[in-house]
Amino acid sequence: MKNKKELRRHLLEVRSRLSSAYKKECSDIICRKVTGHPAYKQAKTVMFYMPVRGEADVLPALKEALSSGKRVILPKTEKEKKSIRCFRIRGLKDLTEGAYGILEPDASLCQEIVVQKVELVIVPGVGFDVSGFRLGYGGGYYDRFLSRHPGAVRMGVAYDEQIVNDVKAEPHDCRMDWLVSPRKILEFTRLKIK
Ligand SMILES: Nc1nc2c(c(=O)[nH]1)N(C=O)[C@@H](CNc1ccc(C(=O)N[C@@H](CCC(=O)O)C(=O)O)cc1)CN2
Ligand SMILES: Nc1ncnc2c1ncn2[C@@H]1O[C@H](COP(=O)(O)OP(=O)(O)OP(=O)(O)O)[C@@H](O)[C@H]1O
Repeated sequence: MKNKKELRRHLLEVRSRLSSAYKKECSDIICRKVTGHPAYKQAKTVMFYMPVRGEADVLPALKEALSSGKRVILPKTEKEKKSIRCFRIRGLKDLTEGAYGILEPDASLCQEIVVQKVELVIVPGVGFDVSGFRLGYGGGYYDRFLSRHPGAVRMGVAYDEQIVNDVKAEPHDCRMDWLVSPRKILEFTRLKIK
């Protein structure tokens, strides 16, 4: 039995062994599934992430969202507060390198938006389990963010190799509404607060 830390290390190791060609092929399938999904089609305001370290590359979907006129939101990581702020980007030129080397909205160029406006959040992860729980890098950023915004639809995206039976979720760990991988689209029912 692996604990959370061991599982995180294991899943990062598994991901690091996937070839670039395989990851690209999988990412393209994931993007097509996201942009074809009713939750995406209905949403006018979608929060993406800027992929790092071999995470599923959602840039094709982000670009589709920009060109189809959706409001595209990206997180800005506030390391001191361990929190995420949301900014709208108009194009990839609005980005600058932020905490952990992740590209994020340049606050001097972008408008901060009230998070309640975000209808759909595309959520990255180190791993997900078949019940919709997520394992991240261990900062608790998305858990804190999503727990404050129960109204947004949460769509985890991952390679099939990142999906396991059990990520040892704790009470604070957030659950997805959808999990999209090249082979699967899983839906989870959650008790909607409010
Ligand atoms: N692409 C992407 N953007 C994202 C996240 C993510 O998981 N992926 N986040 C999701 O939360 C937030 C940033 N959170 C992060 C938290 C920790 C680390 C990280 O590299 N942690 C180190 C430990 C370093 C430390 O403890 O200071 C590590 O894993 O080695 C990266 C991002 C917001 N933006
Ligand atoms: N809603 C919350 N409120 C307060 N603290 C939280 C909340 N969610 C998580 N935390 C704290 O954050 C820390 C990291 O949590 P966890 O290991 O679940 O992160 P993670 O989901 O892997 O990381 P990330 O979301 O940054 O990718 C834990 O110590 C936890 O207590």
